[in-house]
Amino acid sequence: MNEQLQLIKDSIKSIPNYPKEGIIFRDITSLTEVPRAFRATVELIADQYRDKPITKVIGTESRGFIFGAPIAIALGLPFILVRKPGKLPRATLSQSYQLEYGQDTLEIHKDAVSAGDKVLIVDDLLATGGTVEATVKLVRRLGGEVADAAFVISLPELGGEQRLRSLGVEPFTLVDFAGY
Ligand SMILES: O=P(O)(O)OC[C@H]1O[C@H](OP(=O)(O)OP(=O)(O)O)[C@H](O)[C@@H]1O
Ligand SMILES: Nc1ncnc2[nH]cnc12
Repeated sequence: MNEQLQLIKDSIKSIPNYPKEGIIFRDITSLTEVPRAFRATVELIADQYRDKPITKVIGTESRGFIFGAPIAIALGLPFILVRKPGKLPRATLSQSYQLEYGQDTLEIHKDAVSAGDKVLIVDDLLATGGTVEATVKLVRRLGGEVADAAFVISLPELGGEQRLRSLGVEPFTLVDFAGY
């Protein structure tokens, strides 16, 4: 692993049994507190897409905003917010998705994506892939194309990478962590 990726990985604190027993929480707040690591994270992801025909960057609430917004600025592209229900003021499209127990919903402004858009989805972490699947569906329902999906962290044992591939999207991730 190169020096920048090692710095990023070392900056992410692991909190056992949070938010519940058996989960190891991979905490990106300890990464954003290290300016060199935060900058490297944004640059490494942005560099991956500089020469690609992306038209918009989407970030998913809330941790996706922290990385998606500076990546959109670095690429000189519009930044689109996918939010939890009831937070967006204009006409929205909603997509429900399955959590471990129960359901959740994400929303996007109907006029935020349209036919011809090639979208990069950014989030901090890929676990089961439920959040990114709902975001992919929102983009496609508006006629846009999902060009790629980028994550700071992947937890490969939770199946999100496979789930995303089954939707025809290849995940780009910086660091992997074993376990839940
Ligand atoms: O791959 P998945 O199983 O869907 O899990 C990953 C999602 O879970 C976390 O968000 P969370 O819903 O906890 O919201 P937050 O960003 O507001 O903390 C994380 O930021 C990802 O968006
Ligand atoms: N283990 C984990 N750490 C941090 N955020 C998460 N979101 C889903 N699983 C997570």
